[in-house]
Amino acid sequence: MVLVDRFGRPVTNLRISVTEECNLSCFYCHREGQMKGKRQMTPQEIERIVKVASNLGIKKVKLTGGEPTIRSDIVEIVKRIRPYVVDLSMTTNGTVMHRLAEELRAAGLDRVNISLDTLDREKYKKITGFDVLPWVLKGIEKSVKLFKLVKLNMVVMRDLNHEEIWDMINYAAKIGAVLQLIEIEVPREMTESWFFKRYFYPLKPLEDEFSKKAVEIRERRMHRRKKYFIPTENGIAEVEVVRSMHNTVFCANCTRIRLTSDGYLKTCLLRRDDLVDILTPIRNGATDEELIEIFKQAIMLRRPYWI
Ligand SMILES: Nc1nc2c(ncn2[C@@H]2O[C@H](COP(=O)(O)OP(=O)(O)OP(=O)(O)O)[C@@H](O)[C@H]2O)c(=O)[nH]1
Ligand code: SF4
Ligand code: SF4
Repeated sequence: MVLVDRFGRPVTNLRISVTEECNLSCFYCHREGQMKGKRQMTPQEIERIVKVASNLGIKKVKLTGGEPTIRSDIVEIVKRIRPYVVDLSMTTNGTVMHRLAEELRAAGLDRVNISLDTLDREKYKKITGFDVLPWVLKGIEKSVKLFKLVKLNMVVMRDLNHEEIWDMINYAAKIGAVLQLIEIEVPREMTESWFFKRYFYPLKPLEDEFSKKAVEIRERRMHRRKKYFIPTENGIAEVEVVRSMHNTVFCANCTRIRLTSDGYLKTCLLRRDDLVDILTPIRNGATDEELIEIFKQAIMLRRPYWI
C-alpha cells in the first residue's frame, strides 16, 4: 500500500531529523525548517515510527539533522531502522565520516550525501565557521570507497562559490561521487531578505549549458530533478540540479514527508504551520493502528508549496 495525498502525490520517502544541533554553523542553514524543540526521539521511538511508515509503503528513509552524526547513538539508530527500509541514506556535513563511515556502513547505511560547498579551505571556514575542510575531504574519500553512492551537496552562492562549479564537477568525477548543485531556497516571506538578494544564484542558465554538453540526461521521479552526465578531464561527471524556488514542477512531484527530531510529522520543508505530533501519542501508549491514523492525517495535510 502507498498513500497518496490530496494532490495525487504518492508518499514514499521519510526524512528524519535526528537532532537539530550541528557542529558547524553555515550562515545559510535552514535546519530542515525546524524550530528549537524541547524533546528528542530515542532510537526505539524512531524505529517504531519507521516501522509504522514502512507498513504504509514509505520505505525510503533519509537521516538528517542538524548534523545526524553528532548523536552518540547514530549507529544504533541505523541498525534499528535498517530492517524496515529499502533505501537508507544520510545527509551529513562529513566532519566525522573519516572515523564513522565504516561503522555506519556495517550498520546498514546504503549511501550518504555530504555537504561540500567549496574546495578552498579559507572559503570553507568563512561559510561554515570552522577550519575542518581537510577532515571533510578525508571523510568523503573514505565514503566513496565504502558506500554504493556518495553525493556531494554544493549550495551555490553568488560571488562566494559560483565560480567553483566546474572545479567541483571535475573533483566529483575524479573521486567517483555525484555532484548535487543546490539553489539557495527560502520561504516566500524571505525572498526580499538581504541574504536571498545577495547570494541567490539561479541555476537555470547553467542547466541550459549542461543540456548542450551532456552525453545523457535523466529525470528523477522525485521533484523531476534532472541529472546530467557531463564529459570532463576526469571522465563522465554525474551532476544533479536541485532547483526548488518558485518551481511548481518540483513541488508537484514531491514524495516526501518529514519527521522533526522532537517528534512531529512535517508536511513540507518550507512550512512551519503543519506539524502533527506523533511522539506524544507514542509516549502515551498509542497502538500501531492509532499511529497509522496519525500518518494518514499528516499526509492529508500535504500541499505543494510553490503552486
Ligand atoms: N524545497 C525542497 N528542497 C529540498 C527537498 N529535498 C531536498 N531539498 C534541498 O536539497 C538539499 C539536499 O538534500 P539532501 O538532504 O541531500 O537530499 P536529497 O538530495 O533531496 O535526497 P536524495 O537525492 O534522495 O539523496 C536540501 O538541503 C534542500 O535544500 C524538498 O523536498 N523540498
Ligand atoms: S552543516 Fe548542515 S546542518 Fe550544519 S550548519 Fe551547515 S547546513 Fe546547517
Ligand atoms: S512541497 Fe515543495 S517545498 Fe515543500 S517539501 Fe515538497 S518540494 Fe519542498
